Amino acid sequence: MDPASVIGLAGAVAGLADIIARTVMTLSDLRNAYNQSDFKLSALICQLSTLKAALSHIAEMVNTSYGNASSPSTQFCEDLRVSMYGCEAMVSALDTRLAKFHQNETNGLTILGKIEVVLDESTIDEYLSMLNNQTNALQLLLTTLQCQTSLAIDKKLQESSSRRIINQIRDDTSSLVSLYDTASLASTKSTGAQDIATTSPISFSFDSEIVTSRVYQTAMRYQLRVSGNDDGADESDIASSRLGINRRFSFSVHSEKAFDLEDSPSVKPDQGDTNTNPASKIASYPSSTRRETAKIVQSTTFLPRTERSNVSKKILLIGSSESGKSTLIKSLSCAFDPFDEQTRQTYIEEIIENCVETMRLLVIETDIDRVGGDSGLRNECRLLMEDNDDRRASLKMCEGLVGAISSIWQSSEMQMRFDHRRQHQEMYYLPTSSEYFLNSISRLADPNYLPTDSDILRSYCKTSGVCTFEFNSAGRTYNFYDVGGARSQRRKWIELFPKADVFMWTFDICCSGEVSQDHGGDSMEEQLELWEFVVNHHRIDFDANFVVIFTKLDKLTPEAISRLLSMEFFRGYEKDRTDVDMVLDHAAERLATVVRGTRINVSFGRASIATSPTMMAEEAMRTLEQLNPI
Ligand SMILES: Nc1nc2c(ncn2[C@@H]2O[C@H](COP(=O)(O)OP(=O)(O)OP(=O)(O)O)[C@@H](O)[C@H]2O)c(=O)[nH]1
Ligand SMILES: [Mg+2]
Repeated sequence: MDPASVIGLAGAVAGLADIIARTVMTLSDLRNAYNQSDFKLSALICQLSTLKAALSHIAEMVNTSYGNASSPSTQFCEDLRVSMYGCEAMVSALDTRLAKFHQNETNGLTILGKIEVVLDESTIDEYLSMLNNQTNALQLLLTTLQCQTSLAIDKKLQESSSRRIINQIRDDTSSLVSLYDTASLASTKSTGAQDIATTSPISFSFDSEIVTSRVYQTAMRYQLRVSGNDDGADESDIASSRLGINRRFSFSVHSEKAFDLEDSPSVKPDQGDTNTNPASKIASYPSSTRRETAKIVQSTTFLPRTERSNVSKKILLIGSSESGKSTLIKSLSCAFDPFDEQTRQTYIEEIIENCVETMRLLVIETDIDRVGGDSGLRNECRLLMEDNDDRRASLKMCEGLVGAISSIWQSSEMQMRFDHRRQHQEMYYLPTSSEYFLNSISRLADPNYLPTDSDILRSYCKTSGVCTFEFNSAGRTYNFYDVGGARSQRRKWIELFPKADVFMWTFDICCSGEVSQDHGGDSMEEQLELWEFVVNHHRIDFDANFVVIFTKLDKLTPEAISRLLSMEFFRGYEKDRTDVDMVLDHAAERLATVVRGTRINVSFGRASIATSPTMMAEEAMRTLEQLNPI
């Protein structure tokens, strides 16, 4: 990191702390002016003050550590930027709401009553939870600054527990920007780092009290234990953190074209965008899904636009995370207009990311010391774990990394452990296409590598925000809304319920016995709970149309069928277990039993990546078009 950037970053952090200080002052003034103590408001003030103190502390430490061996690393700066962006989004949203309060002063409500209108209880709770996550992230960053070298800082930040904390704030910001106060964000962001840095510092007398307080110190110590000191790390925390893949998305809210989804809030593209990556300029579905899209994006259709019919249907694509929603859209996209070279190129980074992160997860889960120690793979394991963004930015796997991944993957020790996992259903999370990509490692490493259709369909990037895809078929225009299925994303489903004509549910038929990345429990149990919750949700029309698409049929092996049928929910199947059609009919019947609304229309279909994208798309569309009456 060059000196100017580090100093600029420290200045921007300090500036952000000042902006937060102003919000705290506004809130405090409001509270004090009416001499009322609202608990939630006080909690908000307190949480913001803690955040501000953490930011000031970080600015100070970045300044003093610059030039030392532990001067901030690239990973540190990137994570700090993610955190700052999240803080800005929150403060900006709060500011906008408080500004509304000033404008409405004549409406006869008490000041506190007005605050409640502007910031209702559940919103305050959400802010409190997001602020808490931000504080955790900043404490993590502060903790890493205690490391001796910048390499050690990077290592700490790349641990899965650290990634989980940073990914959480990315998700929070993404949700915030997608659904709330998005317009205000652009205006706050227009304050450049330089401007922020030169604003007069606002500090509170209680800042130092917070930094030296027991709560703050305890939280710091906790972070030190979890992230800064492996020996003292809390086992349960590590165990749960292992369930989360350690992803690094290029967090970008600027790269795609924003639009208004009817009455949903839109996001203004940032004028200051300096992203020159051509891939990011393509307003196409595949490129937009591969980023943590912190806004609602519209894709241009890939399909040849025949004459637009005036019958237009909105299809809300939902289902648990990794159940195949985006894959279905990719298959539709590819079936009607094959991916061109430029589009294929944009997937390379994501595919490499999938491959590297899968291997990291495997090394952690299978115990790095034993794999590294017994089979002489210690160096390879170290190389893999130390790999950082810079090396992957070139979009090519460097030779050492490729060698490391294939040596570890092909080692008898790893193969034995992988088979053992499969046979004994060991409970740890691995992405769906792990084996596919690890077996293709040498092909992916080819300098001329261009992803195939199958590679594109197999790659995974958690969807965040709402991605749309439109096409015309059988005289109708279908607008698909693909919303992420991860827990943090599901709140957006409810916002979109009233807009949907059809709910298309991707149901992963063979995830029983697998670990949910979000939940930590059995993926099928989570999926069933979710299905029952949504299909009976009070915001779903009493005569709503549901299309359930059973996905991942290619993984429905005899073992997967017996795992499925041994579940309480699917018990009672007496017919031929080798007959997939009958098994699916049974699953459909069982799913239909939990639908309480008698006029809710549910139809069932299937899709599998193992067929061609065209067949996959046709199956899904056939089921949709059979739905009567849409
Ligand atoms: N083997 C197999 N894998 C599939 C199938 N459908 C999807 N997948 C894989 O499952 C993974 C997740 O698929 P996505 O479509 O991205 O999942 P999603 O439901 O959009 O997930 P979120 O965006 O997190 O909600 C990807 O690696 C896909 O390639 C299938 O039919 N068979
Ligand atoms: Mg998705």
